[in-house]
Amino acid sequence: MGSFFHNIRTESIIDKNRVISQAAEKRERKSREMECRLQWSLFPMLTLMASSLFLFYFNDSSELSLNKCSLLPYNHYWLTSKRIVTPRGVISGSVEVKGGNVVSIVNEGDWLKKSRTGQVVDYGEAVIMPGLIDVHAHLDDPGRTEWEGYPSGTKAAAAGGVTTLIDMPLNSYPTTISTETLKLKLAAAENRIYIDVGFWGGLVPENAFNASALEALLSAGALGLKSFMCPSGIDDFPMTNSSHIKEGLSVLAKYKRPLLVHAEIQLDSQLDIEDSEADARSYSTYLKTRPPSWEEAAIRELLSVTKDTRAGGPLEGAHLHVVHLSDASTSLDLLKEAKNKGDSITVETCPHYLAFSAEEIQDGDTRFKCAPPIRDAANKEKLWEALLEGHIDILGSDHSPTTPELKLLNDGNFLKAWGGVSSLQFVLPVTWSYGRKHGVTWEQVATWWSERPAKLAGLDSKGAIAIGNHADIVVWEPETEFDLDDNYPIFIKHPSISAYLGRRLSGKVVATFVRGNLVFEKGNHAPDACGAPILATSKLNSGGRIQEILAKAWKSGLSGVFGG
Ligand SMILES: NC(=O)NC(NC(N)=O)C(=O)[O-]
Ligand SMILES: [Zn+2]
Ligand SMILES: [Zn+2]
Repeated sequence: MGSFFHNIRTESIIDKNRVISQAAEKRERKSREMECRLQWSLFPMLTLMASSLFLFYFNDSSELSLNKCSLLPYNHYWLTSKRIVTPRGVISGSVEVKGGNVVSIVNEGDWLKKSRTGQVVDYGEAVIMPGLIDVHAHLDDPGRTEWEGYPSGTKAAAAGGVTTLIDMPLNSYPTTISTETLKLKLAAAENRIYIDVGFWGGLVPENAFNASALEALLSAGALGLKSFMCPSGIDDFPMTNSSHIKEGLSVLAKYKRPLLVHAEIQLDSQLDIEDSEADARSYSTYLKTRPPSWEEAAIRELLSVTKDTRAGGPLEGAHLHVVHLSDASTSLDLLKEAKNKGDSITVETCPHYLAFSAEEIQDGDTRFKCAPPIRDAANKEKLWEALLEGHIDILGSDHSPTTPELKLLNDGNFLKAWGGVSSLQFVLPVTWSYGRKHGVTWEQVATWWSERPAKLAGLDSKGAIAIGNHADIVVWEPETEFDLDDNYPIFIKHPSISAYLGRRLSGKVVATFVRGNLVFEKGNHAPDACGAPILATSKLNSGGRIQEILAKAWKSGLSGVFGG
């Protein structure tokens, strides 16, 4: 109030100058208006400049952005934990991730001393391990998406800590046996995969003697080939014999890519059981239809070919991988012997052969039907022994789902039901839950599930938490137990057909990172499917192993920044 009167008084005193000052005021007002107008027109421009600076700064260091590929909106961050599985042992410390790659790994002591930029995500006591690489999964896309499909299959994989899977060439329609059909796989995967996905091509009688067709398939990016030595259950994926396999290997040798083989040969005498009066609901009936001698016969035949893969042999450079070994007796002995002699050969088994035994499979419970079959408890123990001693190299899921109808869950006919176990989301907790009883370590889990699978598939920048590698990481709690019941978030398309349903497991997956993107955390997936297709590229006779390229990132705008 006081100032108001004071102003009036002042104005009256300086009245004589009023005209002059009014003119000056007018000029001043005009210039203020001009200034103001200029400021407002500059405002949007300045805002834009400021936000660009903000984005520039924070992209590099840490900050928020709209990235639908990841639940963690940072390009540069540190994952810390007391238990990080690295090729140099388990450390307490931190993994630095930038642009989708691991850029440094530091021990706790050095980490505390270090001055750093970037966000810190502290996982406390949870285990930080390389993401799992599943070299044996059937996602049935395109063509049989009612069985699984890329979206549900890769969501399940992400929820299980699997960061890369290699899709089998059969059960999808058409089967992946040519460049054209590989293109269909790629098209089906576009914007529909939540983790990285590579593709095995199929070796079938139709292409086995056609070297240029096989070369075209490999040149188009198939990471290797897969064939069956018995009927596959899919009419358009016929079985191969050792002549086909030899031909396939000779082409693969040039590319240094593997041949994966389903090693069972149907022996006539065993088929009689299927025609007899035996109870088809009884698991023991099914077990008799596929005895260990089938695996043994196939492996003997394979080894007559793989002897040529030894150094100096005519097939040097070729490699054979026996998928899903179940027989831990003679078949395994033969494989050990061949390895000792220098055959280029690796062997895989699956969690279901290590978790279950024939004795516990109830009559009619066709969820457990797979080929080769799950054998007795003594066989299971021998498989564990072989795995721990290094005679079995790799674990793979052989996730081979179908619909509940084709699994004949109500009928329970083991002879007619679809053969295949559904497991993709559970392979880590299953390996751990059953493995810990055998003294398995996290490092062994990482060797079987990440390091060696990466080598088999030729994925040079995956398979270990190491500087320069893709930040493909699983964070999990080995001590946490959970029930696989109706309350558990299961992402495979048909949970009811999974043999693991109803089990209590330990080893809960907390978070999964694929090339730096947090694709899964605590039951949720990133909104967009930003996994990349993996295609092999290698020059003929280049001498090195396969190089990996990730096809042009689909989400170029975002994943370009976030490690696409
Ligand atoms: N067609 C299949 O997917 N077969 C699979 N089925 C199993 N293993 O029971 C396989 O890998 O052989
Ligand atoms: Zn198979
Ligand atoms: Zn399979």
